[in-house]
Amino acid sequence: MASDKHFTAVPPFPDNVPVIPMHTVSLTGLHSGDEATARLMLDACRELGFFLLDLRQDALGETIMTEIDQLLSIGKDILNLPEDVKEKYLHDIPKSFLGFKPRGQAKIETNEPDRFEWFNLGQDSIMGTNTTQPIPPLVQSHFPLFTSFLKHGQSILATINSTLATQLSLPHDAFTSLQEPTKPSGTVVRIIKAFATQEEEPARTNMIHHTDFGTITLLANVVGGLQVLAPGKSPSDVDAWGWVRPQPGHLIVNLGDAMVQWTGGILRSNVHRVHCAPGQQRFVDRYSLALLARPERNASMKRMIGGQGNDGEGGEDDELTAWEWEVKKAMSLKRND
Ligand SMILES: O=C(O)CCC(=O)C(=O)O
Ligand SMILES: [Fe+2]
Repeated sequence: MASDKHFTAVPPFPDNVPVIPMHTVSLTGLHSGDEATARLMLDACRELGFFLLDLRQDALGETIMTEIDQLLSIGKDILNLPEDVKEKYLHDIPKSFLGFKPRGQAKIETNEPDRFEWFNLGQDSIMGTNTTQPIPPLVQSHFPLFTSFLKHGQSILATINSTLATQLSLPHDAFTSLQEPTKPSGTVVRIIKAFATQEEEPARTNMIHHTDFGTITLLANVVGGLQVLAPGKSPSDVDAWGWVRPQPGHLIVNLGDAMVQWTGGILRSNVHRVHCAPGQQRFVDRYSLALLARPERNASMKRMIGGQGNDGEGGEDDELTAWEWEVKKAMSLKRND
């Protein structure tokens, strides 16, 4: 999450909405190898698959916070580029998710059009592993900032990954060795704009409920809107959703389906969605920034522990590479659409 700076510029998050209980894990505690912090993070990843990461009083945490502040401002300018400019850099689904996704291209639960846009910048584009993504000049002019945010984010991810591996009695590099930032992957830096509404009580989502595909997502937002489904509950149960209150100095961290697969269901990827913002916050456009990590394209999706992956008992996903596994998942999502 950003520092206080962005928070004072928007209406406050209301006090009278249900918030999902979530553990707070300190980055400095993880860096110092504190056992209680490591265990708390493991519990969070098993129970909810979401936690808050306190960046404060940690050198890397403070550095990435200033980068997030800058990228949230720049992200706003990028997503507000003229439509005729954005059209030149549209994503090419299902071949490529890189570039702009226009508003309304996907559906929400009610079959109405979605209410968000995003721009995905590939890790491969940033690292120079693959230079085929066309980059808008405004993004190009901030490339050094995107690059340092990615490197610092990857450093945080490496700490989380190796701590989780150790807690699960796996080799410390069990997860990191399959996510080398220099190897081709579907990892992206994403900026998202969810649109304001003038409606009195919008009972509508901006982004449909989903789990993230990849390994771990680092998420920074200022305006509320993110909701997490209580484990074991149905997405159609209106009372089963809890808001995440954005907090200065904290990142929201959530696990994706690849971690579930690798750990045979021991770790959890939880369903979440972006709802129209609560209270007065619904009157402002909402910007968020995320680093969505995916395994290297050629990584094995073989489970390392546990009994059950995403595909149930059969275990056929064990034989797939990450790229094949992601294509399979995307196809099945499309069929269910
Ligand atoms: O904007 C947010 O708070 C969440 C976005 C999200 O869930 C995603 O991009 O997968
Ligand atoms: Fe997500």
